[in-house]
Amino acid sequence: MFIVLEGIDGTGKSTQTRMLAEWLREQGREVVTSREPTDGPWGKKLRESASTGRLSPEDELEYFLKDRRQHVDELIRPSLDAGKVVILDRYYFSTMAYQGARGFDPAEIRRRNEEFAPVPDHLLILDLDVDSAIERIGGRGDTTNEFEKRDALQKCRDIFLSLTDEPFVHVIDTHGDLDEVQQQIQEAISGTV
Ligand SMILES: Nc1ncnc2c1ncn2[C@@H]1O[C@H](COP(=O)(O)OP(=O)(O)OP(=O)(O)O)[C@@H](O)[C@H]1O
Ligand SMILES: Cc1cn([C@H]2C[C@H](O)[C@@H](COP(=O)(O)O)O2)c(=O)[nH]c1=O
Repeated sequence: MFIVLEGIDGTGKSTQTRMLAEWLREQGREVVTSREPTDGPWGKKLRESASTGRLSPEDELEYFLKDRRQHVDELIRPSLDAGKVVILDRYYFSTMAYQGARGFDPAEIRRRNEEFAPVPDHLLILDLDVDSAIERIGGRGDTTNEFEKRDALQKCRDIFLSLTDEPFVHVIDTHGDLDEVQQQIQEAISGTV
């Protein structure tokens, strides 16, 4: 069972990943959680670039693909093959959204990823309006101005919401409190895990 949580910054992906893992472990499931960018060499370079200066759009896309290839080979496929539940905080849908917002074609990004990356059983898109998301993440040392940040996040949100007409995709409204959001997530996957 492979579950991915996606959404713009501040929608609660990390918090809900932890809560979902805890719920599944209580039911006796063996659960592996992970995130992208990873803590591997490519992921580290990507995280560093948030403070040292953003990479060119082309390099950034290539680094995300390299990071993901390693993640798939070293953690995702082996864990799924061993029968574990894998829960990811971000995956290639983030590349479609964020690198799509930087000018790449989201459909082409998806095609390149699905050449090597398994499609999840459930894609949970945590949705929140951009103003509330910015309020939740606060300043976070971001150097981009408010307008750029809002504009970029709106483009990302639009791309995430364009993914919704497939049966494995669930949009989760995250305007409610943490427990309400977790309840929606559990209902979305119930009967399949
Ligand atoms: N439903 C919610 N209601 C109120 N606050 C929330 C809710 N979900 C998350 N938060 C708060 O918003 C902040 C961001 O949450 P979290 O780190 O889980 O989001 P995220 O989507 O993983 O963010 P990012 O993508 O930027 O890492 C945290 O302070 C968290 O406590
Ligand atoms: C996987 C992935 C991530 N990103 C961006 C999205 C966020 O701004 C950061 C990760 O930050 P987080 O708060 O730790 O989730 O990376 C991206 O642009 N493209 C991707 O494929």
